[in-house]
Amino acid sequence: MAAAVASSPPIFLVVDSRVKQTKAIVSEPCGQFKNLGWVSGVLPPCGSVLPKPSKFLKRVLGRRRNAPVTAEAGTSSNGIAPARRCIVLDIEGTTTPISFVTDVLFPYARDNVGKHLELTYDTAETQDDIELLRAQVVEDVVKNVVGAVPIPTHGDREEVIASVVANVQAMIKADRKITSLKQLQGHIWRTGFWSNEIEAVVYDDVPEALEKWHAMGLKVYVYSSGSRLAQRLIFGNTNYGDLRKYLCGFFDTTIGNKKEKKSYQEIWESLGVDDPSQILFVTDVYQEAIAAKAAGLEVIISIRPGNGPLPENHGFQTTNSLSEI
Ligand SMILES: CSCCC(=O)C(=O)COP(=O)(O)O
Repeated sequence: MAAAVASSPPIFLVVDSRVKQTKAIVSEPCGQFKNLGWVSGVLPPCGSVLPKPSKFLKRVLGRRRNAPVTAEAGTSSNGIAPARRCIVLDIEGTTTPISFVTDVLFPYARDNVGKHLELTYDTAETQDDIELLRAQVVEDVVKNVVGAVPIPTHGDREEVIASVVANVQAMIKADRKITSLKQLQGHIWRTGFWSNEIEAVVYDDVPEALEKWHAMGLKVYVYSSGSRLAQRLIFGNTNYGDLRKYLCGFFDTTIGNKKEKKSYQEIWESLGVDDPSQILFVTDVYQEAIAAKAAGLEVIISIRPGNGPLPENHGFQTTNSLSEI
């Protein structure tokens, strides 16, 4: 049996049943566990109030006076229950209705891609976008992907623009979550946000939940297939104003595909917590939940009106509102 004292760095109290004594272990930022020694008294079950600390424990905790003292639910196989430190949020279907993405963002990109390319063609940014798309389309043509047409390398400007538009429109139609498309989409949406043609929609419970987690000292991040620019535009321009003050960082497909375990391992490495289970990932997509769980993250599936169906007996905890977390 064990209980955790949520602090920074966290201290874990582990009961050695053979000697009926409790050991204090501090989790160091370097990923090591340091044994602080024996503490008198046996701990109550997880979830109950910790006993009056011994002199030794008071000395240890005294250095972390403002740390909340809680027992954490969810004990891992070695009997240690690390405290949740970070929350990583998906956007579409979690913080934002899918309909906002499919009925506002995607049509805006589809209808404005030609104009955007015409206006910005000679900029380094657009040339880089075209280069990335060209490399993707080379692969797509080989694989006979529907709607893929080669983007000429030395064709004239109008020819290049026409082929990029054709590819991008086919990619949007197929809802492809690829970096080349997402990078260009972010640049097109920027015009829409800056001109106030687009305002992002977040669910009513989102601002309150973000504020609450922020006040609790939890670090909140976003992981979406949309580019980091697009994510900043969305959270900077919502129906509840600019929510970026509650967010610590943004991850996109440049870290990896959201359906791959490796992406979540990378996120864990980036967040600097001792254990992946200290990160909660919230998503509406079952395959993303599976990948994050495989990497050791805690996962909750978001159920919102209009979200896709989940397999029966999927086994994940679910929520209808971020306020429940
Ligand atoms: C910055 S989110 C824009 C929406 C988007 O492009 C998308 O593909 C949504 O992906 P998510 O991973 O948030 O489901």
